[in-house]
Amino acid sequence: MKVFSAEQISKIDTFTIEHEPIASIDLMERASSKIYNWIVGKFPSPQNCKIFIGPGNNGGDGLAVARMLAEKNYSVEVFLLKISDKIASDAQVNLSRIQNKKNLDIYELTSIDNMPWLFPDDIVIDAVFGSGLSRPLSGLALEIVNAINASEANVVSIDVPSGLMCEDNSTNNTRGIVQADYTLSFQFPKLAFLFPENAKYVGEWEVLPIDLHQEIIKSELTPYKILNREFVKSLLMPRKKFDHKGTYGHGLLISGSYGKMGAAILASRASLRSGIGLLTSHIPRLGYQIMQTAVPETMVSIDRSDIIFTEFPNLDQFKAIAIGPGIDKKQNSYKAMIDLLKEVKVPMVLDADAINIIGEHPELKDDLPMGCVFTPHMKEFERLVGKSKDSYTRNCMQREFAKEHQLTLVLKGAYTAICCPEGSCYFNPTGNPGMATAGSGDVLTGIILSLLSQGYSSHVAAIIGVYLHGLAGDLASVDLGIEALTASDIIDYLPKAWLKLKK
Ligand SMILES: NC(=O)C1=CN([C@@H]2O[C@H](COP(=O)(O)OP(=O)(O)OC[C@H]3O[C@@H](n4cnc5c(N)ncnc54)[C@H](OP(=O)(O)O)[C@@H]3O)[C@@H](O)[C@H]2O)[C@H](O)CC1
Ligand SMILES: [K+]
Repeated sequence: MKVFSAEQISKIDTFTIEHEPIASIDLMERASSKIYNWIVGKFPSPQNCKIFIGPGNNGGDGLAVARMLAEKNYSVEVFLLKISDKIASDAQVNLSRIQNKKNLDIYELTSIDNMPWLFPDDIVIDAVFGSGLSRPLSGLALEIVNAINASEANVVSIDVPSGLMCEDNSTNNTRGIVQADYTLSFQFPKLAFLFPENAKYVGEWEVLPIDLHQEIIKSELTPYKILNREFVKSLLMPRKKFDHKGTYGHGLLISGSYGKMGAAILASRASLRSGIGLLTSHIPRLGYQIMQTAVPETMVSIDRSDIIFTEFPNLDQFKAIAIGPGIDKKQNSYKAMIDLLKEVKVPMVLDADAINIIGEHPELKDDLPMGCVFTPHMKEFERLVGKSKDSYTRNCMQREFAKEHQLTLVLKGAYTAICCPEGSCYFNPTGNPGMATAGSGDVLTGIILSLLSQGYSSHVAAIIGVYLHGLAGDLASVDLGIEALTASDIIDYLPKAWLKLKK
């Protein structure tokens, strides 16, 4: 699913009006009826609805929803915010349509002193500002938003929580944004919904399709997309009857150190559960028996060091390489990493301390082999790319870094972002808080190594890997819950995740 900017949404809106064609007031009616249906489904017994209306089309939607709810015997109070002399023309039409309606009272809010009391079981509908917000809230709008946030009412925001910019909130006033329980976004999610610091404003969000014109949805370009099963499935390469293990590649996994052999085992097992033909796990000497016992399917290459990574085997036979899970960033490991980066001619995954080493030695960034995939979590990302004060800025830096260094950069978290060398950014919807657990990242590294070894290109391997990893975690959480979930469970549910992905 594409994620468009507010400006693009307005363009798509206009195109739909011209080319469907449909009158703008009728498009507003269609959009509002989707909101109405959702509210009636969520709160089926008529309740008190308090609807706050701004000067633009978002307010127009709120007025149409008010009429529909009143006709359904909900008790509706409409509050018109007096913050502008202008009112959008379709909003004006919808205002005239609610005059003298049964179950519906209209009030003008000229000062915070007229603010109604909001009860815990009220439904507050936030139709103050939508995608046309052009600056942070101030004055009366700000005061009303604060009063809504101070209440315990059920807050439903139409299209976007009022006060939240659709993309860039880096200079916004974070105290002037509605904290919705539910946000009902028309046709597409907004980029801002995917950033962790906005979760408290957006609440649970849903996309309500309003049949905007497919022609422009298809042709309009955006760097941002949210992954879905159909898209990820379309990237899979079929397996053929006469394929053999050589077809699916031989990968090298450099991982483990004293006290961290578990990371090597998790990454190895995940790799083998993701379709790799052959796997060699390069580990420090102390891990030999552990690895041979825990993962009989892998071949083992032993480092001269008992406890850390200091060398690597001949690379000729490997189709892809992963380095990082459980290695340490000791001086000798750093030296071995420099040599490795010089020699590698195949795609490579870098995780954990491999990323930290590059963060500490930035000159290495300019000497990376083609087709690298980096899989940092937030702290590792900051060491590699730099700090940023908010997620939008961080995402811009992520996209820029991927382009500048021609690599795939995966920032792990809720809605893991995968930025590709040509500038696009995919957000992953699978996964759950149960996966925020030790070893989860090692599993992802193993999966991506496996896919690279099978011949998937770097960004495709990252996309499939991230989606599959989250899907396995989701399937595991259905049976096991989220608190008890471990990284081993994610591996154990990879078979089911593959089946579900390919269904
Ligand atoms: N997506 C679709 O296809 C559809 C969307 N619909 C709804 O339309 C809104 C977007 O409507 P729009 O009128 O463009 O924008 P808003 O309702 O958000 O409000 C714009 C007005 O608010 C003023 N404004 C903006 N920021 C502030 C502020 N901080 N303080 C005070 N006033 C502000 C703005 O004034 P300007 O000075 O900036 O010009 C405008 O007057 C979308 O969100 C959906 O809800 C359609 O109904 C269906 C199709
Ligand atoms: K709103």
